[in-house]
Amino acid sequence: MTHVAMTIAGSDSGGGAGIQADLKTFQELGVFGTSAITAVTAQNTLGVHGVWPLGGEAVTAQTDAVFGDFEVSAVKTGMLFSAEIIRAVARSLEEADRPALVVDPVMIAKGGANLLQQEAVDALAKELIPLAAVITPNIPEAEVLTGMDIRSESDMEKAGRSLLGMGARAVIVKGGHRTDERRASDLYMDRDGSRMVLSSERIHTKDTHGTGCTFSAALTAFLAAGQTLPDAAEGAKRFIQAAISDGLGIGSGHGPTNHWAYHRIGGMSAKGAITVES
Ligand SMILES: Nc1ncnc2c1ncn2[C@@H]1O[C@H](COP(=O)(O)OP(=O)(O)OP(=O)(O)O)[C@@H](O)[C@H]1O
Ligand SMILES: Cc1ncc(COP(=O)(O)O)c(N)n1
Repeated sequence: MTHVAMTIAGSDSGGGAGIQADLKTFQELGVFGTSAITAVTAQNTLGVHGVWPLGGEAVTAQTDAVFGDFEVSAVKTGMLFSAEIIRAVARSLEEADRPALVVDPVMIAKGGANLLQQEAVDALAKELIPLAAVITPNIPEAEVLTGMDIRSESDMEKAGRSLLGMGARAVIVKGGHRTDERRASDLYMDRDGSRMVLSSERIHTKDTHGTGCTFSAALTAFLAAGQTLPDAAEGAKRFIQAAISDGLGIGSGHGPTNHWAYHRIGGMSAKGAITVES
């Protein structure tokens, strides 16, 4: 059976993040990838050189075309840029046949470029997050959404609880930005009371462009293929660990991760690098 997944996100001309990272990840994980582009970015490993958002109507036309023809099992959102696009996406998801929704609340690119307008944060919180099966903020995004300072694992847990209160069924607070920690640890929490810490050795590399997109795309692909949320979260952590650990060394800035690595290294050897604690 062919499983169909969809990404609603921005285009990264450099190919390491956004729509391009998502489709590469879907392909590697054996699900058929479809997309709705929200914005075009002129981007490479050195930064974002320009952003051209689409209007809500153009985004709705893409989601209507895909939902009107395919049975989409899981959808992820990435860069949404404006409140107008967020509202268009929320409306089309409400009308669709309830695909599992992964919301990666992308706000700021590594080099500092704004990928979400300040005034759109409220629409993201009120209109999209309540529809999500899982949201995957990094620490700065979780801080913006909750208004909390996050420094420790217990802060991540408090923020996670506050994010669950915003209506998502589960949350993964990603710990990639806690660079003073020896391990890269992400906290998974859901409304049924499950909690786990997905942890891996922290790899010392500058090539981490698109880690967040790739992680959430892998999560979406595993959900599209029918895995449970906790299993999909663990699979996504294995996928990103392999992708970071086997870097490609391309571009002169923050290079992309290696979307081939999970299968090249083999899912099983990536397995040893991950620990899961409840
Ligand atoms: N240096 C690293 N070594 C191992 N895993 C990492 C590293 N950096 C990030 N990760 C993992 O990558 C995934 C994405 O986390 P991160 O917090 O970096 O997301 P993000 O901020 O959305 O991505 P980006 O920094 O690219 O915008 C998480 O599973 C995190 O643990
Ligand atoms: C089009 C686009 N979308 C998202 C990101 C953030 O990337 P990430 O947080 O995965 O590094 C990006 N740089 N460009």
